[in-house]
Amino acid sequence: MTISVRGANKRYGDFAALDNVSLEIPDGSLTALLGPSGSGKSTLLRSIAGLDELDSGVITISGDDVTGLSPQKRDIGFVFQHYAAFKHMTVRDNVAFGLKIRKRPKSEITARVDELLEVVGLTGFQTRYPAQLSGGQRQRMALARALAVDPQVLLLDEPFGALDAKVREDLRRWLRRLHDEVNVTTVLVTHDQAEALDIADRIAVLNRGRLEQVGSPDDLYERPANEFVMSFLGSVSRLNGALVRPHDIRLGRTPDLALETADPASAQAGVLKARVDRVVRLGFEVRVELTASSSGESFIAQITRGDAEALGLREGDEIFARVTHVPETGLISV
Ligand SMILES: Nc1ncnc2c1ncn2[C@@H]1O[C@H](COP(=O)(O)OP(=O)(O)OP(=O)(O)O)[C@@H](O)[C@H]1O
Repeated sequence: MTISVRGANKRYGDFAALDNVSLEIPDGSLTALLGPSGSGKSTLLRSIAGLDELDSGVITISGDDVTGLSPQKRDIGFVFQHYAAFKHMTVRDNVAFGLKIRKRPKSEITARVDELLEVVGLTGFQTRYPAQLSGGQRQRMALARALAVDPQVLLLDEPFGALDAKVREDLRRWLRRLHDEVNVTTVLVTHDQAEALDIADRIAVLNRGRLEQVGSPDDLYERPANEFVMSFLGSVSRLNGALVRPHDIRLGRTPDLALETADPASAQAGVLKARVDRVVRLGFEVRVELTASSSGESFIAQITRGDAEALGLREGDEIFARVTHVPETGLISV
């Protein structure tokens, strides 16, 4: 079901939580709403759900205007970060809840709940209570509950926010696979760019209530609309009039650093002399913090451990750096 938001505005007093936001969410997509804290992600999601009322603007689902409809009439499954499970109910009863209030036949409920528990990997947990589950298992139960009533749309507000990094990563991979199986149009709120790049097929970047850019992860990475989008997707340094990512810098002991790509931006940045301020090992990679000798600009390069060892980098060393790639929009006036 395609979701369309047109001209959405929402103010709290003088403050614009949503400032003329228009966005198409394609049928069957997994779209991430990405932005810093307070950028309006949850407000947009809650407006799609019907939990917040817009001051102006129109929301349609599959062409039908749902702007004035209550959440119950929108046919939406919703999962929040701090999921409120019914503590006194078993996993089975939690998942069956929506079907029971819709008065579906018992046999249908049992079959559907079993099927969903299998999908979310909780077969065998039917008779447990929420307190007897891990955080990740509880979130999967929440997803099964949201999916039980066959919603047209699944809305997830930081569903893995409270979990530790490893579980988060496992769950998002799992969610991606689940989405590919059930194909329900899904909108996920996150402030974590790695999470958005990892699982979404479309990302909408919000900043101060405005939509900065919407596109595929590749679009955003290769053709960021502006400096905000580029720096929100990962760390960026300003160097010789360009915005440069740490992986797009090559380091060497001599200035004859070959340039493989011919994009004009990287040519403009050229080869420069720099001082090594710090060398930080990050697992398989090494982050090198540098200062350009001529301009005094600080920048960061991220290189492999092998390259770092071959170069024998030490703090205080004078070395050479070459920018190998700058996205089209990464050129700035100095
Ligand atoms: N009920 C409210 N009353 C007043 N201001 C509100 C209300 N709800 C949200 N806001 C404000 O609107 C802005 C957008 O909030 P929203 O929750 O949409 O942001 P968010 O991008 O989801 O942030 P976070 O990642 O921190 O949850 C924030 O500055 C918030 O303080």
